[in-house]
Amino acid sequence: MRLKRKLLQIRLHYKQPSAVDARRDIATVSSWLAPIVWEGTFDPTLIDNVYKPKNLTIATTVFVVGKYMIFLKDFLESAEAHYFVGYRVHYYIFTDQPEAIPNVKLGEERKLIVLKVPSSNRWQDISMGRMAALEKLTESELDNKADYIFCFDVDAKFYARWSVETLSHLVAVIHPWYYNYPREQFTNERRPESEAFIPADEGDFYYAGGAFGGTVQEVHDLTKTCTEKQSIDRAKSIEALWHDESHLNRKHRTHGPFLAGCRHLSATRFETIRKLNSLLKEEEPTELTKRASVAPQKYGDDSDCSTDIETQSQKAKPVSDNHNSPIQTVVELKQEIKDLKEENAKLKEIVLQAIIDSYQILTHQTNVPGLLLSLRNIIDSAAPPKRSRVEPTKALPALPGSPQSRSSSPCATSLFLPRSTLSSSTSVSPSQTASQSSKVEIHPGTGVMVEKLAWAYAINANSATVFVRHLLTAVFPVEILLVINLRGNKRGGGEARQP
Ligand SMILES: CC(=O)N[C@H]1[C@@H](OP(=O)(O)OP(=O)(O)OC[C@H]2O[C@@H](n3ccc(=O)[nH]c3=O)[C@H](O)[C@@H]2O)O[C@H](CO)[C@H](O)[C@@H]1O
Ligand SMILES: [Mn+2]
Repeated sequence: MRLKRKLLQIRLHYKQPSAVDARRDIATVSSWLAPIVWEGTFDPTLIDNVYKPKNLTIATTVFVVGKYMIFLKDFLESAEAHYFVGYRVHYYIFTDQPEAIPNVKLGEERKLIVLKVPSSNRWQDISMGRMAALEKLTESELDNKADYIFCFDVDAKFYARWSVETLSHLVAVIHPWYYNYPREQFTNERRPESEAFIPADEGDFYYAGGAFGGTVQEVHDLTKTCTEKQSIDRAKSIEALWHDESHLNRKHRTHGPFLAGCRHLSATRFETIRKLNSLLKEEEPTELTKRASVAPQKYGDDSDCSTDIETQSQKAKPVSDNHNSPIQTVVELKQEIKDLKEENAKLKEIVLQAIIDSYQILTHQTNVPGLLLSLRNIIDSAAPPKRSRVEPTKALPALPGSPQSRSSSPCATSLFLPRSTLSSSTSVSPSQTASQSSKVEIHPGTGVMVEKLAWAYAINANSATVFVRHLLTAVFPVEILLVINLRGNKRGGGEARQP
């Protein structure tokens, strides 16, 4: 009787698996027969029972360089709550600040190993540098010390179970932004010169650079290849569009049987943090160079999360009538921003120089027609330039993570004068009152003075025309402005009325 009760206690209770009643809204196996792990495709109790006796050690790596230290606490705490709970986990923290590692209480048989890495000026180098460091780690350190290894971005959090159901010799995570995109819209590297090149009509899934894993041996091979390919590119002065992620995707491309048996999993339980790229990567026009991170979802329970992912992905989808691929758009927009910045700098110089010249003519009263002509030129130079590559009328596609407002004409910003590049000492807010009206010099050493308030209005102008108009009215007497017909100017080939 006692024995029977004992037997009953150790008997495993789980739902009968069904050979026919599978989820039909998603593929659970790839075309080369690799399982795709989603909610509902495995039984946690059953699978734990299979793996528990194996006494596995899971190495887990994360890089934390510079400002990214702010993410580590959440990453570790969420991993302690959801990631391989009850299994042996060794975290390898690669950091430039070992002293700043937060104190997080770890479960039994779980420990942190801290490895010092140099900091770097470019985040791209930090991200890509992970491949070489992982190649080294998997070569020596982990020999016989771990069975599997997973490598994560630190700006990520676990929201629900991530455990043995993800184990396989090579594991890739389908990027949540792109899980149902046509392959030509994947953000793969499209330049054939790069080792990461994948043509638009190739590629199976688009994989995230922020989570991958497998056996120590497989991850060693993977990271070794990526390191090699990255350095070949570097020697050719080419950097793949999404850096290590591009090389990872290239390596995972199904050519031959090497991926057979690889396990892919959807990122339903693991999300990257919505982070302020602008703070972390100051140099970048981040909305264009980085996809916005995927927002945390409500993964508090074990329920099916596919709908959430779908909604999220729908939001990210480019406008349907657009034929530009995201990759083309990123490249075009990067160039566009660079052009605009250069153009703005030039325009600023032209406008200021022209105003200064005109002012000098005026003060010497020598050449009135010349003055008027140069005023006319000032106004024309502020006209939005005609752009050839991106037509202002064409709506730009909404990039995943980029604000819809990007679709407005880039010309609207064609004269943007960063205050700091003008004279910072003269930077005042328009809210200042006229009573404080001491004058300021519009450019050091020129002697061209304007009222502080007028200057403040000018530099706060949101368009080229308004900027010029504020400045002209501040510098020149109204009679002169009337003669050049400041208000009657026509755009787009409208001839300036000659004096
Ligand atoms: C979720 C996901 O798939 N993310 C990938 C994506 O952009 P992400 O925007 O997610 O890249 P990211 O800014 O998170 O950088 C990747 C990782 O490098 C580390 N880091 C980076 C910068 C820094 O100053 N300090 C630091 O420690 C950190 O672990 C970070 O998580 O594309 C990158 C390459 O462009 C990488 O492939 C990322 O893995
Ligand atoms: Mn990230």
